[in-house]
Amino acid sequence: MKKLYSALMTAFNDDGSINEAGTREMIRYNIDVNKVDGLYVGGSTGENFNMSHEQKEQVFKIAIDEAKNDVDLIAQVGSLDLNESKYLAKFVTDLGYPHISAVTPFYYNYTFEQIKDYYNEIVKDVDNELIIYSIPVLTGVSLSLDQFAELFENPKIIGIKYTNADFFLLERVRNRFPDKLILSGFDEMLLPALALGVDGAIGSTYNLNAKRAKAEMNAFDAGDIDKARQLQKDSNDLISALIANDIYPSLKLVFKELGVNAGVTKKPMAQPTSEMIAGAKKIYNDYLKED
Ligand SMILES: CC(=O)N[C@@H]([C@@H](O)[C@H](O)[C@H](O)CO)[C@@H](O)CC(=O)C(=O)O
Repeated sequence: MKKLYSALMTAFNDDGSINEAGTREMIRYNIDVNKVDGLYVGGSTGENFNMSHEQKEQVFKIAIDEAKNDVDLIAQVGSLDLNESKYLAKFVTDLGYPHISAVTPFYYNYTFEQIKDYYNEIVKDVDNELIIYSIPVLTGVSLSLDQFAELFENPKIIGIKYTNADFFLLERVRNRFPDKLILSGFDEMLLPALALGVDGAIGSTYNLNAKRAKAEMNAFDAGDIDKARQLQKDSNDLISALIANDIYPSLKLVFKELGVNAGVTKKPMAQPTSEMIAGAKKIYNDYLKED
């Protein structure tokens, strides 16, 4: 069975501090209502790269305390500061996270040797397994098939969170590494990723749309491609509307329509405007309200 993970969001207060109660509500909703298989904690959607070190620690502690053993947990510890990544890898492993992940190092144009060293350093001293977070659209870092192969020479590197529209590369990676974990990262491209044999998906919109995504996975597994395509279209109508309404604040505004106190995004992320709020209400009514 393919696994569905929500990319956990962080509820912030207006002053940029963490709203713990709201973050716990989103965790509970994912576990109890969405019934996801796991949570990806500290990723892009969680606004991790906009947080202080203390806030990162706070979120990792909240998430595992709330989720306990109810779902699988992957902690994203990648950082501009390799020493922070190494520290967080140990911190989350000691908390009990069964998997860690790290975004490819970005901002400075690192060589592949430097990227390989970053990953090997992060896992060297921790008893954990690492999933590479590859997202070229945000990092500018595109790894080749042979580069993935070199990273996989480290047995503690077990897979890829593949947030990339290059399905030629995805097919090559899948067939060269049949035993590695590949989790698709673009929700709007879930069906083509399923067709190429990914093991599951991680994404922001599954916080709201998990029911459709799981139905799509089930339809695909049952060979009902027409139903899977219809569900992908319905999901992409929702995703298009979220993107048009500014997806990060909109995810939280729509969550509020579902009765979850998702807080706000942290500046410089956009703060809710009256137009965004109206747009979120329309998105909820058009794509998520159950009759
Ligand atoms: C750039 C970005 O945020 N991509 C999202 C997608 O879920 C994305 O929001 C969705 O496909 C809509 O474009 C995820 O891949 C990111 C993610 O899972 C994370 O929070 O780390």
